[in-house]
Amino acid sequence: TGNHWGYGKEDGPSLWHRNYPVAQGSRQSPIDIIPHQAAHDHSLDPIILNYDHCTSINISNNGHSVVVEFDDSDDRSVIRGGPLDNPYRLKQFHFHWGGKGCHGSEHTVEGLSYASELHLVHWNAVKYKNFGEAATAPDGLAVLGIFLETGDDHRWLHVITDALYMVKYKGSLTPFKGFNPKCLLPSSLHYWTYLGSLTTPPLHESVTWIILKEPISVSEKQLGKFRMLLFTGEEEVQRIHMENNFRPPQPLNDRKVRSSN
Ligand SMILES: NS(=O)(=O)c1ccc(C(=O)N2CCN(Cc3ccccc3)C2)cc1
Ligand SMILES: [Zn+2]
Repeated sequence: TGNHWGYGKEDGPSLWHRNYPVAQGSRQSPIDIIPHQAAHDHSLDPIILNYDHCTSINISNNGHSVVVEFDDSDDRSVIRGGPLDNPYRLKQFHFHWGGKGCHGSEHTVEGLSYASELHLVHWNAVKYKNFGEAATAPDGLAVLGIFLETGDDHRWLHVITDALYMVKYKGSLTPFKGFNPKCLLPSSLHYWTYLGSLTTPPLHESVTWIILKEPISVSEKQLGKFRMLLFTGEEEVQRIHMENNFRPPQPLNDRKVRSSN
């Protein structure tokens, strides 16, 4: 009904263009990143993450992913530098992942996908008055993408996975305070960057993507806990486990991917 969309056969990424024609636009995301075709741009500054006074508020299941939201009423937690002309305020982070054993990142690197991908979503509060307005502007959003590969247990991810049972059903939300996503960063902040879009409807072409080259390691067990989340609500008869909530790579068209040093 209406603008309902999902990741299944009947409502998945190949059908989103019906309600969201921009799905076939010129700067869609994700993309396949080909490292040796990325231009090394020496004018690209390092990215700077000021998350020290960030304020997480809640964790929720929106029927598409699990989302941790932040208080974005001031510039307490921002990303700046890199390709960005302004500081962008942290609004939320969420994940995309696959099914058991198979991969679930959105961006791929030379055709290879990772087990999962973390998106830290920021908006340009210098130029726009709220997230909604920024989400429709070509320089409105900056999303930091971090690849997750399976390996050792991640020492801090359990803080998130331990809360997932509270948001099993679509539409559930629970307080989630004092979480600083700085603990989810890899050691290197080297990145690729390009101009793209939201990877879910409404697919607005408003995102400056900054994808970190170094993945973080999480265990198969930790990743498995994400799969106990449901796409469906508590009141629904059908229980569909949340997995494979990723959009496949889209045409690069005449875009350039730049690489930091
Ligand atoms: N996967 S991704 O990183 O590209 C990404 C996906 C979704 C979002 C997100 O917060 N929303 C998408 C639209 N949604 C509804 C909305 C709200 C206000 C204005 C317009 C629309 C919110 C942000 C980043
Ligand atoms: Zn995302």
